[in-house]
Amino acid sequence: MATEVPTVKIPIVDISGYLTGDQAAKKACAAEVRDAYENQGFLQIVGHSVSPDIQARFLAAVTAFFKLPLEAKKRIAQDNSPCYRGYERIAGQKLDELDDNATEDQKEGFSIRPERPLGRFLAGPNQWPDPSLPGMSTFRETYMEYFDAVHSLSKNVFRLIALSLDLDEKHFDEFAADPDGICLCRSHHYPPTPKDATGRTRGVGAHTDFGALTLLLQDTVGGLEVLHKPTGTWHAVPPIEGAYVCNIGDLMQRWTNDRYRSTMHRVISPLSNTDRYSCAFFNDGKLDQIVEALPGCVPEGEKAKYGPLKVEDHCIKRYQQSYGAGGTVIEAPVKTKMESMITTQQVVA
Ligand SMILES: O=C(O)CCC(=O)C(=O)O
Ligand SMILES: [Fe+2]
Repeated sequence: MATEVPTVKIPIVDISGYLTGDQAAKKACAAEVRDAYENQGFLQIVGHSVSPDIQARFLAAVTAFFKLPLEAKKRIAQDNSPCYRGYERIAGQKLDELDDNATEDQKEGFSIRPERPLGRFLAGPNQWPDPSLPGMSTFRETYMEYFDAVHSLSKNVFRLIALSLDLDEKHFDEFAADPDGICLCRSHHYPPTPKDATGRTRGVGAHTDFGALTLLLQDTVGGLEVLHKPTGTWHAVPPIEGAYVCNIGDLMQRWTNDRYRSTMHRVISPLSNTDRYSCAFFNDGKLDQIVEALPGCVPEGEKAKYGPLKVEDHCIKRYQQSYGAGGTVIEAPVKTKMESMITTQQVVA
């Protein structure tokens, strides 16, 4: 029997009222966040604090970077970094939790994190392109300016999440604002593929993000899709200029005792003549944080589904599971039995 394809709309939440401190707006935003994360696990944020100017300069800088000759990009390859920073080549990862025969992801990436002395997990230096290369003279400054702006937004989104769970607004402050916390700003370039190319669906294979919070800026091309788990159908996350697609990862799902959802998503490669650019900012918080069911997330009379877990242990495990032989990040947890059973029916608009 054919599966009926449901309408799945990703909620758009205007957080400008929240940011100005209006009490009624704060409450209303928190309710929308709760609704989104209890259901589809994704929302889009508008009315935020990241200016269109820095977004535009950042996307221009990223575009110029990916246009550099491959040789120049390979000089700062992530494979050479002890702490997962730098350039990831096209097809450097193969990822699809739902398809054992998946082809390699048709995207290239560039990652930076805050710099800390080598030692602790993920600490170390970034790798930057030579500023004398075309369009690269202010790349580093622009990238860091963007990083700081989105990092700041992520701290406010954690406050909103706290309110949405009826916790003190500052509940996650120490976790989300830890100067040594795990944050990653990874930009992506999805090259166009011919209309008849096999494997065109492989911009990024189906996966869940493994950390706490992701804020994704996408250009206007589109291609990001989320899975509606009950029906196994895929649904577009339509690009909204300047908005942040905002989803939680597996760590947050566990922290909320599965009340909030870490949703599977993927990217379909763009068609001929269209390059797609996006940037994911991950705030996975404080390494020493112990994650165990938050107050209000365990129904009365029930036990928490998971025991305590240190963020550092979770991240080390997931990075180890996620790195292929070439040392490229794959944000994929091990496939669960349930997820293996999902039929992936693509919805064609
Ligand atoms: O580029 C996108 O739209 C999504 C990328 C993504 O899912 C990720 O980096 O985890
Ligand atoms: Fe993702």
